[in-house]
Amino acid sequence: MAPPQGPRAPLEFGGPMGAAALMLLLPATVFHLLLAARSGPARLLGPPASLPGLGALWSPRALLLWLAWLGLQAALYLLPARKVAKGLELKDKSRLRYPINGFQALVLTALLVGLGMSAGLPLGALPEMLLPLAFVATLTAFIFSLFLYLKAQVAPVSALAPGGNSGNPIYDFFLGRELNPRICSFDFKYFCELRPGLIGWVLINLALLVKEAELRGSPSLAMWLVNGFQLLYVGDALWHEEAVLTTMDITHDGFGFMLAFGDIAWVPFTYSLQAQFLLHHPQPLGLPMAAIICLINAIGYYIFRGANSQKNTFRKNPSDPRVAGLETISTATGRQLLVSGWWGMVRHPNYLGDLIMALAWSLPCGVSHLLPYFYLLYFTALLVHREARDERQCLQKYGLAWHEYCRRVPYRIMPYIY
Ligand SMILES: NC(=O)C1=CN([C@@H]2O[C@H](COP(=O)(O)OP(=O)(O)OC[C@H]3O[C@@H](n4cnc5c(N)ncnc54)[C@H](OP(=O)(O)O)[C@@H]3O)[C@@H](O)[C@H]2O)C=CC1
Ligand SMILES: CC(C)=CCC[C@@H](C)[C@H]1CC=C2C3=C(CC[C@@]21C)[C@@]1(C)CC[C@H](O)C(C)(C)[C@@H]1CC3
Repeated sequence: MAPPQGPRAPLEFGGPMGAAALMLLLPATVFHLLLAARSGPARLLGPPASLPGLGALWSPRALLLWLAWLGLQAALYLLPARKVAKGLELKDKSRLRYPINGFQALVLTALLVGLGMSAGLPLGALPEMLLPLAFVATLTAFIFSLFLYLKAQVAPVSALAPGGNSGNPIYDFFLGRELNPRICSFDFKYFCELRPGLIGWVLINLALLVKEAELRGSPSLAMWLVNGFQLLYVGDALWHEEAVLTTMDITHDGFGFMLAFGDIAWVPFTYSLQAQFLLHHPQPLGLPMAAIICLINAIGYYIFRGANSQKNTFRKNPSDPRVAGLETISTATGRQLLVSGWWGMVRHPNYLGDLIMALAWSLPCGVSHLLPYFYLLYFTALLVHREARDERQCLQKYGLAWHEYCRRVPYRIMPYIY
């Protein structure tokens, strides 16, 4: 039976009240974290040591820089791609086309930044601008979401997302009404999910590393590790860009404030928190501990990549020799579910790998402060919630077969624990 959609779809995130609260709470959290990371006590909980005036938030230079960044990433998105991939089939039976040139955008951005730095671009000045940059990014997210909400008013019903069309403007603005808003072939959600925020995150990390070298003569080992691990994560996401086309963000969720803000403001300014913390609170890190942390990151990455690639290979071609020997369950939809390999260990092995990596990103910051562990805490909550949403959708899709899968693979994310 098809799940209820439009006004009859069950409300998520606590309905309109929850959506309104999140729209205040999420930007407030970004500013709190930015201020806490640079303050002496670096407290995750409690008020920051000092509150900046409004003047510290608004800077025309930050606005120009931000618009130039969005413009550069949009231009790189429009460059010829090595491949054009097709998304999943939509309600009207069509399949959208997406350029696969994210990794190329990362490399070209790195080249441009490298050229700029050799010509005297003061990248080390960026950390001082994080607050006004986060402010314009947040403002952009609100204005852009309003544009998306209005654009959806004239979109055909078949282009609307299953949720996000409750009729309540606050809820729909937050969740997003249209599934794949586009102007000509420019896909806003796909662009935002992987480009300005993710590449911006590694650029902010690099700027913090440069600033640390300016302040202390050379970057610390902890800063190198955080930069290296997170660059690997972003590089991996862009290298496997096509895989994002099957995530629930692209196939299920509308494009509204939640994803727009998450992609362009939340990701670059909160995911770079460990490097921000390290700039203001240098941490000693010996080689043996660094080696252990590298091993933890490598284990997390191995599970994350192994699980994601196994599922993607299987979904593309179940007879591929790399997955053909795995045990499966048949479902009424004609699709199969893996019950051995990574997907026979827990029902979301990719989340487990991602969480292990999140731990490795925080450990270089030592254990004296809770603040650098924010990502791990937030990410655990996000993935537990996401897992529950995915389970609901899979139960609707696969019915009894999903029950059978849950019986055969009883743990969700962490074997014997959850
Ligand atoms: N860093 C960050 O902030 C975030 C990172 N992520 C990461 O993004 C990645 C993608 O996550 P996400 O989009 O949530 O979902 P998943 O990649 O886990 O995909 C879930 C889907 O996989 C399919 N599936 C589930 N079980 C099986 C099985 N046993 N055999 C075959 N197919 C199965 C189902 O879809 P179907 O059957 O229709 O194919 C299900 O809906 C993860 O690695 C996650 O950690 C996610 C959110 C935030
Ligand atoms: C709190 C808040 C604002 C929530 C919005 C959630 C978003 C920040 C995340 C939802 C799913 C995401 C994914 C990635 C980044 C974070 C968001 C946008 C992702 C691009 C990170 C890199 C991974 O390899 C990925 C491509 C699998 C992943 C896709 C989901």
